[in-house]
Amino acid sequence: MSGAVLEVESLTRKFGAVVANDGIGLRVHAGEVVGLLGHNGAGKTTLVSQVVGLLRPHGGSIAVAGADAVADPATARRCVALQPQSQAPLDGLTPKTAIEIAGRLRGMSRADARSAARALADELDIGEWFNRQATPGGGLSGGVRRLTAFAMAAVAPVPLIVLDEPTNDVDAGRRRRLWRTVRRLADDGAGVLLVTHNVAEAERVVDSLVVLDHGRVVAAGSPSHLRGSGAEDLQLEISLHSDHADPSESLPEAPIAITRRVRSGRRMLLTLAARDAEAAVAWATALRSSDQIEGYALAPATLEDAYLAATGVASTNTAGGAADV
Ligand SMILES: Nc1ncnc2c1ncn2[C@@H]1O[C@H](COP(=O)(O)OP(=O)(O)OP(=O)(O)O)[C@@H](O)[C@H]1O
Repeated sequence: MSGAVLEVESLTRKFGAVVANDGIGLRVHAGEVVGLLGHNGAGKTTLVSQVVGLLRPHGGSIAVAGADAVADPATARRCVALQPQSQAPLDGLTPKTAIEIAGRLRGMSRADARSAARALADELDIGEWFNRQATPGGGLSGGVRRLTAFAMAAVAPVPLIVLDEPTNDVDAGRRRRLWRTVRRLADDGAGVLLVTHNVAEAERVVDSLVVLDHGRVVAAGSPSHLRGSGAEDLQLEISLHSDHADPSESLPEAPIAITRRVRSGRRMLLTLAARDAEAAVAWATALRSSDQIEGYALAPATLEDAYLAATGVASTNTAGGAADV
């Protein structure tokens, strides 16, 4: 893997008393997809706005393809393509025109922009609407507008592509196509910073993840590193009755070693080793039979419980040691 196309060091940005970014450090290398995860208000958009030169940091540094994005935002901006979280203003344009213009603005010839736009429309399966004009509040659906904005960011080769929630409003089939295209862009040599809430989808496409919470990096690494696994780890998801105010007190002790325990609303996510699968099922079945829980499901451990634990949704995080339940 070649050099870093994004290097962020000790980045700090405040809004009055709110520290939106608090000493953030992260790197994206050419050929790599890095996911930036975090709840609402974690500081993701603030970070992206500084990377693309829309907001000045109060401390720290940002280098995009070697250019100092704070001292020389214009040069840095030429090296980064952004798909913003808000919908692109497309009214009066067709997807074809919008994508071609984006390519031309990045220095592509007319012919190259035209063929790259067509290829992306095929890749994302939006050919049906390629020549349909967007009108104020109509013409194109939210999903097609989102895919068009993605294609505008992806049309020309740039060192760094920043995608802020690119799959909002996009249907399941086209979301899969979009993730394939993201992977292709990285395989073609771009570094991709992918901002998302969708932990499960991010897991399928990213090489590494940075988790933000209250403006700070609270976890970073590859999906398997963050899962803390154990590909053999399992996750027991227990659905609690709505009247169980504090289930950790009312549930009987588990006859299994729980390595991580997260509560999210009425869901308890318990991580355990595969060798305890039989005991876990017997235990959960007994709880359900005696109506102490609503139901349960056992599946391979995912990144989601690790993410919830890192961002403090957990009622308990006992990674590495057994916990009683
Ligand atoms: N222009 C602003 N003025 C005042 N406060 C702001 C401004 N922009 C962001 N903030 C605050 O900074 C913090 C981080 O916001 P930011 O938009 O970066 O979070 P986010 O992770 O992108 O959230 P979301 O997932 O909802 O888009 C929040 O507390 C937010 O209220």
